[in-house]
Amino acid sequence: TNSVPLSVGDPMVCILGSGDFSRSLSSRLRCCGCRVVVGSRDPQRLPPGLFPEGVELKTQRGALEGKGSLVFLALYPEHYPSLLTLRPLLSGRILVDVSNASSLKQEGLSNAQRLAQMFPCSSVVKGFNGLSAWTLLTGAYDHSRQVSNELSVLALAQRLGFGAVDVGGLSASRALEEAPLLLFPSWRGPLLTTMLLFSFFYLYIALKNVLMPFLDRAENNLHHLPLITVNQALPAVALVMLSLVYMPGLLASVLQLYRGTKYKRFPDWLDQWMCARKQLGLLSFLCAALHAVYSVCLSIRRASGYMILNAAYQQVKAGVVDSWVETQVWRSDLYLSSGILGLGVLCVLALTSLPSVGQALNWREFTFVQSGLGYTSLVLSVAHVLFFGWDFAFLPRAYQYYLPPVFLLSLVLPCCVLIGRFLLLLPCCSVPLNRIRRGWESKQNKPERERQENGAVFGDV
Ligand SMILES: NC(=O)C1=CN([C@@H]2O[C@H](COP(=O)(O)OP(=O)(O)OC[C@H]3O[C@@H](n4cnc5c(N)ncnc54)[C@H](OP(=O)(O)O)[C@@H]3O)[C@@H](O)[C@H]2O)C=CC1
Ligand SMILES: [Cu+2]
Repeated sequence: TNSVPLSVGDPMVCILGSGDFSRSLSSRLRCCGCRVVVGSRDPQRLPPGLFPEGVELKTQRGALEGKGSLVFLALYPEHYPSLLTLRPLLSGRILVDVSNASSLKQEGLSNAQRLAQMFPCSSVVKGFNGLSAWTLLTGAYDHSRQVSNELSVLALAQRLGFGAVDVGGLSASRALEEAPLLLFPSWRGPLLTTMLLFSFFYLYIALKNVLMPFLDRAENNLHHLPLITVNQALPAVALVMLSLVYMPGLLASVLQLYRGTKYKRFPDWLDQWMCARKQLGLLSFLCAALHAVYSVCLSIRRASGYMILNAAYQQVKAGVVDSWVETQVWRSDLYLSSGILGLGVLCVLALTSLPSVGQALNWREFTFVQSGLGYTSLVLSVAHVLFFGWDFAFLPRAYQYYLPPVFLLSLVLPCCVLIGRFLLLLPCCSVPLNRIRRGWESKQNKPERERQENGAVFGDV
């Protein structure tokens, strides 16, 4: 690590503990021109060269005897009580608690709150705990959220190149301590939904296409299981998920219409569902993309080679010269094209859900993309299924190979959503809904508001 020469005016930072976090933090601090003193229970024990050049190694007491108001506690919270003997030296200083929770939903006070109780004469700041030792060492930039409005710690984090955010008092420390333990919290519900839907469709199709033909006619379709069945379940999941993205918005509109106001909270389940739309949409995109890749691979399967050869042989034996069927040609071209277009539009949607892309759009552009393009892709996907199934659904023989129930399920929801959306666009719904959304329903402030927003009404509706 290249160290910056010491100068007297540099801020002095003390770190208690000599573990991984302490080492990484001291390197980073040195690189950014801070003076660092590390306090260890036993500085003699530490091998030379463990800490970067310029970092002073002392006993805990020795480190605290120097100046510097900032003290980082790079210890596990179990060991905080061992610092109680240093209480006089720590009083009046800022203690930065970098610890994380050991498990979720612990009872009682958070680590930082307990520390504050132990050292009532020091001010405790929670922060830096979301950064890994690796981030600190490699110079990667990340956000360090912290609580307690202690400007010197904010300034220090900024000096280290982190975007620091002040999130309030120590009572907010629990959420910060638990944050590194969470495993994709916002993805749990959507992932579970995807998995349940996939299992349902997969099992149903396997039952219908593999097990039933076997029991009925001793037909061996077991080879469908790894690819064909998966590829039939995936589009159904993708369509249902895409409908689930747009359904809560419709329900919310209906609820607002029914209540006649937007100033009432939605029920919790609807709130949570609304918040999961992005994840549901991305998972729908994943299923659709997988379906596309699977479908492209259908023709390179061994089985399809054999099937073409067998069909060709049958055809030669039967003396058929030309087996071109015009309707089948149209059918396949139409369903392929609408499917590809639908996936393309979904791609754009997925891209705009990336925070960096989404932030570059203004609100109107964002809703145009998310709502306008979203419904377009829903229409295209529905067209894809309809074109695909136009003969299957109505011919009794094919009934055994494709499944009207799955076919229907993956169509009923999207069609309901599309019809609902269409109904809400009718003036009898859209006009009152717009009034509600603009907050015009309350009598007292009506004239004032109307004057203010008149200009925008026609452009926006
Ligand atoms: N490592 C990481 O990536 C991150 C760590 N953190 C937090 O930083 C804190 C320290 O983590 P880390 O550096 O990885 O841990 P380490 O185990 O590497 O270091 C802990 C240090 O605590 C001191 N210590 C050990 N046992 C005792 C004891 N019985 N009594 C007093 N002091 C003791 C030791 O220092 P000495 O022997 O010199 O006294 C030791 O070096 C933890 O609270 C952790 O949650 C937060 C974010 C990321
Ligand atoms: Cu398809």
